[in-house]
Amino acid sequence: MALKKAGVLGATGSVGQRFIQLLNEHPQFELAVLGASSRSAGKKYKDAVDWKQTSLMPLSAGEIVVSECTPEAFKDCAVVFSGLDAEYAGPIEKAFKEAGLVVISNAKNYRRELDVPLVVPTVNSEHLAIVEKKVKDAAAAGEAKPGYIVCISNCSTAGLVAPLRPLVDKFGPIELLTTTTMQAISGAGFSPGFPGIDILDNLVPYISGEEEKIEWETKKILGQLAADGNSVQNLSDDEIRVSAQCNRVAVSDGHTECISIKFKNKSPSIEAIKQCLRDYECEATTLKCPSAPKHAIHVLEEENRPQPRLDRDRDGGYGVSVGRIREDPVLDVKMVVLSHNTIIGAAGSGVLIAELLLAKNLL
Ligand SMILES: NC(=O)C1=CN([C@@H]2O[C@H](COP(=O)(O)OP(=O)(O)OC[C@H]3O[C@@H](n4cnc5c(N)ncnc54)[C@H](OP(=O)(O)O)[C@@H]3O)[C@@H](O)[C@H]2O)C=CC1
Ligand SMILES: N[C@@H](CC(=O)OP(=O)(O)O)C(=O)O
Repeated sequence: MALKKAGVLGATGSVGQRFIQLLNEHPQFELAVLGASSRSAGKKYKDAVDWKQTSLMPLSAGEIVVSECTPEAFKDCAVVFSGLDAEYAGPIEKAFKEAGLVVISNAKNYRRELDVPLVVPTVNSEHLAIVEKKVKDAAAAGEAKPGYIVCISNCSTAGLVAPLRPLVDKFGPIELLTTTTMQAISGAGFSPGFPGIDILDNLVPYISGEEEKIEWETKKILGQLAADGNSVQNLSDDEIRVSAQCNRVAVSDGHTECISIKFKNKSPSIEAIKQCLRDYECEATTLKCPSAPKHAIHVLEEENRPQPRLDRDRDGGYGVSVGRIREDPVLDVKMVVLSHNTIIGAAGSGVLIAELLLAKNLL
């Protein structure tokens, strides 16, 4: 199969660099166009970027001349991944969609739009039916394939919902949910980047807007498709109450969350919960998408795991680790969840969504 051309917006940033790493030698996509601000446009990528990944920059990407973020520059791309600063993502992504391009975005700007799926690909890939319907409706009306946006969730939300989805499917609704996060500094981006002096020998118990995003996005991701297939019916505040507390910690990559859950129905046993998480297989794995994790969830039994440095790269960063699953004396059960914030929490989710769209004939 011929490779599909892919573009990356915000290519010089924390998420953009991860996209470039994950798309290097990808079996389905070829990195064709890179975009960033006018500070970077016109320079070779290797001269524009301050590369901070622990693997070397792919040589071919380094030679690409960075473009301005205009639809014209990306017109030959089958898919455009966005790692744009949210301050600028809104109008740029809208212009791309209106030009007929497919945008998979990490930015928060369109996550709450009714007709935009908010997708963690190992959790709620069925929400992509919203864009499938747009494409089919346009074909039925004899119109050109429409542009559309798919949003990736907030990175902490991605880790949180990973174990919730199989638990809700098997044991019914979750009524109450609390999470306390310990988030890596790569989550704060690279321009300018989280100051070392603020995080060394320290912890910062505040991340702007993060708690509200987790509390809201969880309700959309765990919601059902509406009957007309055009949107998602978010869970209501009566159906699930979510409380998040967010902290920045001195970790490079990998968000850790201590979560507690109360089920609406009688609580299942700890062993039943572990088995349910071990048995879970996501659609991307069933469809054999190239980046799909063998196990979307890894249940760890060691009493001191998961740990970010030791566990974030399970299944290439696409797998989420869940450990310390035990009874909660206040709610029903508590556990520790670890997810790679720039892979399953950002760029990796983008790549896996594109693989799903391709498998569903939507690119
Ligand atoms: N880091 C993470 O773990 C996660 C991040 N996100 C979201 O992903 C997006 C990217 O985050 P992150 O990579 O951390 O951010 P960075 O600050 O590291 O990167 C921002 C990117 O946006 C580009 N940019 C800035 N201003 C403009 C402009 N005016 N026009 C075009 N491009 C511009 C920058 O280019 P230049 O170098 O030229 O300035 C850079 O490529 C954000 O919306 C963020 O909220 C979502 C989930 C997780
Ligand atoms: N706020 C996250 C990263 C991020 O940018 O998330 P969002 O795309 O939801 O703003 C973090 O600090 O780790």
